[in-house]
Amino acid sequence: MEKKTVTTAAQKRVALVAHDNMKPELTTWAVQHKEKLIKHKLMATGTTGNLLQKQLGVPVDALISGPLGGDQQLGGLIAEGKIDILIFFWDPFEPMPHDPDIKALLRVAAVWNIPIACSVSSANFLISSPLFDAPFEKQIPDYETYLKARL
Ligand SMILES: O=C(CO)COP(=O)(O)O
Repeated sequence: MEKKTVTTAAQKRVALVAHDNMKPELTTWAVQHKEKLIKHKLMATGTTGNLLQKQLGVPVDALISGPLGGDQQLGGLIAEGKIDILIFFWDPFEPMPHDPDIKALLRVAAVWNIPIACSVSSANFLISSPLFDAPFEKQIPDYETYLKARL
């Protein structure tokens, strides 16, 4: 796959998602890092987003709830280049009815080279990186070249 370099802006579009058993961990983490997080654009799957909005007292763009299509919405936004960071505390102990959607979200995030954190410690690494608040360059698939080669 041909790649191209793009610059992610200093202000990030951060997607936050947590499965039900992980919601307390995510909301606690988000409250701890509120000052840093609120400088960025926050979005989330439906229930996570509404909980975070309540806890943080700032607007969080809440999509549809995950099992009803929210993971797929996030995946679509990532493919369109509209999400810069994914914080996704998925539950390693519970099978989910929408497991294919979860896998698809994580896959598409890898395809588009989005920084992903799936636990408190990895989220701490991400948020303490100087790149969290600064522009950074990354390689993504070069879709124009990909398409040209196939036509
Ligand atoms: O199920 C989810 C992610 O897979 C999260 O959805 P909610 O934020 O609506 O609970």
